[in-house]
Amino acid sequence: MNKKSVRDVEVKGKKVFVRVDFNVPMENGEITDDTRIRETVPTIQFLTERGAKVVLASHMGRPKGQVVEELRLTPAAARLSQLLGKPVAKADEAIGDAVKTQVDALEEGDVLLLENVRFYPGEEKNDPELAKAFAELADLYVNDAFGAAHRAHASTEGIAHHLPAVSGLLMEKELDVLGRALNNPDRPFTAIIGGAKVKDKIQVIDNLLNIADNIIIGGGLSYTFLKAQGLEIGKSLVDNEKTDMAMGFINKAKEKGVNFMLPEDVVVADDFSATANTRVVAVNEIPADWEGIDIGPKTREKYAKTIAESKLIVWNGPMGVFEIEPFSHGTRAVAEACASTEGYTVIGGGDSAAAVEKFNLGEKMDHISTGGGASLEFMEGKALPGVVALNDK
Ligand SMILES: Nc1ncnc2c1ncn2[C@@H]1O[C@H](COP(=O)(O)OP(=O)(O)O)[C@@H](O)[C@H]1O
Ligand SMILES: O=C(OP(=O)(O)O)[C@H](O)COP(=O)(O)O
Repeated sequence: MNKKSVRDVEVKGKKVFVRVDFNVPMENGEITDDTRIRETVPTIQFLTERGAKVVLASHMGRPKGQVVEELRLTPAAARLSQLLGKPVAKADEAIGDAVKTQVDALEEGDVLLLENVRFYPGEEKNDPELAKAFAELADLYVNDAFGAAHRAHASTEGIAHHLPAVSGLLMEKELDVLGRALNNPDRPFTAIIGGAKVKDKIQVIDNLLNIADNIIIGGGLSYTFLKAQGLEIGKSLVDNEKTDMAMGFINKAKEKGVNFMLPEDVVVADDFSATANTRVVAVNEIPADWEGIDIGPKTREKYAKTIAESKLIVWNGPMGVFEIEPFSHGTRAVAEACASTEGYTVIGGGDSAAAVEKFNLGEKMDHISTGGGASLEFMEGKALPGVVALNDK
């Protein structure tokens, strides 16, 4: 990476503003997956062990510039304290005199977590005044929030213009792994794209067509491609505005010699529920009043074989509605193939990461990204504003 990291700067005795992504899933006030917090521990320990005074900042949810009690970061501070095995102080605000007093009282090695930065309207607007107020709290800025690196906000981008700005160890690792995959991939390189957000995923396929050997399509995304080829898709998810683009990709793959794999059979259901009637049908036999909800057994086998033969696999988006057990077999088959392949496996955050964890296969993957949207934008070839703003080496 051509950006400076915490390894390249002196931190002893300095007040260090560290932007993390503690936007973790919560249910009834409890954190249900602490991966994003756990993954920042190496950076925080790196800094505290070297005598820095660590001031952490994060967003949580989308409170739209207002205080939302359920979106306070108090549970994150408690979990981080357990993970670090030492106290983590928690501020009730993210800027202002009270916060300044708390920061000034920090000793070397202490950790303070500020309140949700999105409680301030200036955060998402990248307001220079808010960025300056954050910067006034510290001597150095560290961005370790890969999951929010595609956002140009006051605490991810604006602040970097007021302080020496470097990446944290998690940010460095994410950019390194994803960057290696895209710039110099081991081959065969297989990209697996699934999920439901057709609009978000279409762009990434365009860029992947320039670099991948195999592109595997699954999930709700598949049906826009099947419809583009004139097939009946019943009540399946579709983006009618994107069928031309989908057909364009099928043609571009042919021109470039990319093996573009679409489902050959699918599981269809007469209802979106665990008790629905289901059938396995070939893709040219989808009944008009049924809905495709998973890839079928033949497709699972073909996809698994390609994954087994690949040296590098990047996966973003489930193959079916994996949250409902009868429709989870396609996603499970791909997850198991990724777990057992000798190739290097990168899971691109979001629901694919959740699926892999659900099947207890997380340990078997080489890298699970902490960023869904961020890893997608990175794979699209877009520059991430939170990274661009950091100091060059
Ligand atoms: N065939 C399908 N029809 C409708 N929804 C689907 C289908 N396949 C997968 N999904 C849904 O897609 C969602 C994930 O999509 P998306 O958000 O695009 O993925 P990710 O979070 O990994 O980027 C899951 O909730 C899953 O249930
Ligand atoms: O959870 C996040 O995004 P992701 O689900 O795409 O990984 C990040 O914390 C960014 O949050 P945002 O999409 O509200 O800016």
